[in-house]
Amino acid sequence: MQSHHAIDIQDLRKTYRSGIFRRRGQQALRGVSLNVRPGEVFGLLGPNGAGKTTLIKILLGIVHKSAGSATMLGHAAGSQASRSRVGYLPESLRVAKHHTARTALNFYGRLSRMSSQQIARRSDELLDLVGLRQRDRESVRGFSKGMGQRLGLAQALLHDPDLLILDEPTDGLDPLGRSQVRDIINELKGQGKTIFLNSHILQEVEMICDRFAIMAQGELKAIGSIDDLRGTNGRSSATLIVSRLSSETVAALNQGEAAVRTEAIDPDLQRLLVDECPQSELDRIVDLLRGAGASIHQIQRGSSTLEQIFLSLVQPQPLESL
Ligand SMILES: Nc1ncnc2c1ncn2[C@@H]1O[C@H](COP(=O)(O)OP(=O)(O)OP(=O)(O)O)[C@@H](O)[C@H]1O
Repeated sequence: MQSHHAIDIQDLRKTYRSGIFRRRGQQALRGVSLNVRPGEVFGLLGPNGAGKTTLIKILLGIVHKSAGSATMLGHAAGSQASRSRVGYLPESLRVAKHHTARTALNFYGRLSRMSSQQIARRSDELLDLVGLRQRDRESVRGFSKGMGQRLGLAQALLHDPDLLILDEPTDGLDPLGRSQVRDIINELKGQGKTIFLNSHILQEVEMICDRFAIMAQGELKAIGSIDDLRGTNGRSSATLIVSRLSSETVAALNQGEAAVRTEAIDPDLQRLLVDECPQSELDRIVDLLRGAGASIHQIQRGSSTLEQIFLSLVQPQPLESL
């Protein structure tokens, strides 16, 4: 049966084999299941080594899966049928320096076996979309990183794909460049395209994406919209205004799951900033404060940002394991 999802991944596993007789194995994906709905902007997040690139490479047919299934637009990932309707922006697209934006699109269009007329028509539309029409005959040698990234987006869109896979689309761009790429992504969403992107810039992703998957160590830790993610684990951050605490009480506060920072307000009052944590941890903090005889003047629960949710789900890894 064909999947109605734009991307459908079920129990996907990948072990990279190396060494003599390929005995050594690195498990990059340990049974990941997720789906991307048609027309949504979906963000794949995770720390270094989480398995994001491996997942994208399996979708594009660059790496073979060890087990599980992955389809794009109803076709097996990596098949010719799936790739013909998918556009891909690699992390750093290297356009040969002798090109202009227009000759580069001509080059990529020919690679996709488009006719000269098709290329010319699409190039006009896309150069308009990415704001390079006025500079289409300048050498890419003089392009800023943002212009290069926008040309990369035009390249990925040349054959009018339904699904776009963008690897770190705003990485290395200044705030203006990021906002331009964001506008283009919104415009593409408005055209009904499905966008699957991978990024480390969480504030950026929170602004662009409808839903997110958070991965770590080859596993899916959470999936959903920001509200789903806030609700799933019933977690939130909190700010408390309390009477001045002894150093022993502050040390005891930090014995639990949440990191607690203190800021002096005046000689009698302190602000406690409690990082993203479950309700049970907030209860422990309040009980501990009461037990220590502190007065609690105010408690304010914060809605967690994507970054706070991410940090609460992803445990720090020793550097040598990355
Ligand atoms: N070709 C390979 N051979 C062996 N191990 C690999 C190979 N490619 C990736 N790995 C390992 O697989 C795991 C997942 O790597 P992957 O590149 O997919 O993670 P990532 O989430 O994309 O990380 P980053 O954000 O740093 O790009 C890592 O432990 C990595 O060392």
